[in-house]
Amino acid sequence: MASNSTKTFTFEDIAKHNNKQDCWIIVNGKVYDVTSFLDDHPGGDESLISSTGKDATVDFEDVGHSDSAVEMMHKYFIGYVDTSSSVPTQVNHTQQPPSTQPNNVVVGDQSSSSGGGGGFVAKTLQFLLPLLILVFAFALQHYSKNKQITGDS
Ligand code: HEM
Repeated sequence: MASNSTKTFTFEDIAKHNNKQDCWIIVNGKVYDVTSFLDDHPGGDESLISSTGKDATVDFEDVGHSDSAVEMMHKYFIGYVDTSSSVPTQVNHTQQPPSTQPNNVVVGDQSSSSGGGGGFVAKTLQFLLPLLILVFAFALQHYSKNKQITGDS
């Protein structure tokens, strides 16, 4: 479906096509409608969807796509980006994953439970402490019994 019409789209227009049903990406100033390619993309549909709403040139090149991948792109070309509209190189949904903060808590937990000596000592104590209390109770009982016997005689 390669059309000869060289349409231009404003970034605002392009950014609206940002989901599985309708997915446009920008690479090297060109606009590609990759909706029908989502399921076939070897890099998965999510990498394409997360490349919407921004200039995906750097992402595309970072992957080191083969020449045949570049050839394939022609099939999905639909026009150019209107140069008067500004295109961000980053977009919100790509910034979300690093900002998940609970990681700090998890890292702290992991180092204390499965990590080095501190975790081991805590686990050993957890196991030994009830035993020690039991032994102590028996010893106390034995000691007080003995005292009673010696006291009687
Ligand atoms: C029309 C645009 C695109 C086409 C036709 C395309 C095509 C392909 C093809 C054919 C491959 C297989 C490896 C190769 O031959 O290079 C691939 C892999 C991949 N692509 Fe794309 N791609 C496109 C856009 C993108 C974009 C915008 C991203 C964003 C990051 C992306 C991410 C990936 C990833 C992560 C892989 C997997 C690399 C690997 O596991 O080796 N692709 N793509």
